[in-house]
Amino acid sequence: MVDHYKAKPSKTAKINVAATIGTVIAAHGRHYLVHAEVDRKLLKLHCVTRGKKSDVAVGDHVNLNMTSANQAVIESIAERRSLLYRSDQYKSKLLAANVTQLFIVVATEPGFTDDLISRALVAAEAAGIAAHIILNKIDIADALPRTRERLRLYTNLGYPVHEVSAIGMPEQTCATLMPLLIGQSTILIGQSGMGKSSLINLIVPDADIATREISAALDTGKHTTTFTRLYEVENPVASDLPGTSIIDSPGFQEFGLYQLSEGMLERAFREFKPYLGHCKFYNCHHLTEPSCAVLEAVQEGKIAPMRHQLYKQLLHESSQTLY
Ligand SMILES: Nc1nc2c(ncn2[C@@H]2O[C@H](COP(=O)(O)OP(=O)(O)OP(=O)(O)O)[C@@H](O)[C@H]2O)c(=O)[nH]1
Ligand SMILES: [Zn+2]
Repeated sequence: MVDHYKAKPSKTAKINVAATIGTVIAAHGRHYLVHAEVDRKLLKLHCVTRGKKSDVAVGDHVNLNMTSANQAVIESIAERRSLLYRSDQYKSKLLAANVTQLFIVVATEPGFTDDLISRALVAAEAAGIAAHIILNKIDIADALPRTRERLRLYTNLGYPVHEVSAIGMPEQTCATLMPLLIGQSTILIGQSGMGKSSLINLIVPDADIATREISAALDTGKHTTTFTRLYEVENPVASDLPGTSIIDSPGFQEFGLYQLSEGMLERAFREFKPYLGHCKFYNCHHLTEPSCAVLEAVQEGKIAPMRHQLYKQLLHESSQTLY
């Protein structure tokens, strides 16, 4: 999804202010921390937008005007290559911009829910980005066969599943994940306890320090774990590759999809694709209609009932939005 927004040039802007560009690495209310190169030095600038606009997302590339040595105003946002939202019944908020792929972290233990995996996959499809499932804690051998079996549904849909163990096999885990991450902007999401923090600490060794710096700069206080943040990882291979960034987002539960329209939803279930356009009614909702190609595929076992059930639930949710 591509969005474009340009702030009006401010009449009050000083003529000699230094203009620069940067990447938004954290957002807290209408305050943003932006990583920018100023006089060949990488700085973290505390930024605000003009007026009441707050449609800036972590990962946005922004044009800035410096107002002091470590402060700037966001003047405009560069065109986005993707945009992820989190939404509920009442509002839709930007979650992250310019993400190229989504990693869903699950584990052998504790248990994960298919509902949350499928919601994340739908969000990725709707945003036009790739999705990978990272199965962590494979060192817990007893639970591994059962977990693999549960994930087969997603492998069959064509989503890659990568097996790792952040604590049990850190080196192999890095060797598995780094080639997937290089040159990409990856958002990690996962239910609590799956090991997302352990994985991030492995990939970004100074993640904790960076997070403390960000929360101090934005004065987020006790909300340190509830804001989305972006870590820029140095490319170990070649500096001319596009940058590598990792985005850590809070709770999976907040991955509401209320903003998706019916048309977007049916296309976000990739296994529905062969059947779309083959229903008796051209405006079929694939719910209870006669001669519905999607429902027939569910009956024939070609579409997992659990996925169709989630489609129905998401369709219901999208009809409940109050904005
Ligand atoms: N056995 C095993 N335990 C792991 C592994 N990775 C993480 N853990 C443990 O799983 C627990 C949860 O790990 P975290 O990294 O805190 O998980 P999280 O997903 O960030 O969870 P929240 O902080 O609740 O969001 C911790 O006790 C970790 O030590 C692994 O590869 N194997
Ligand atoms: Zn149908």
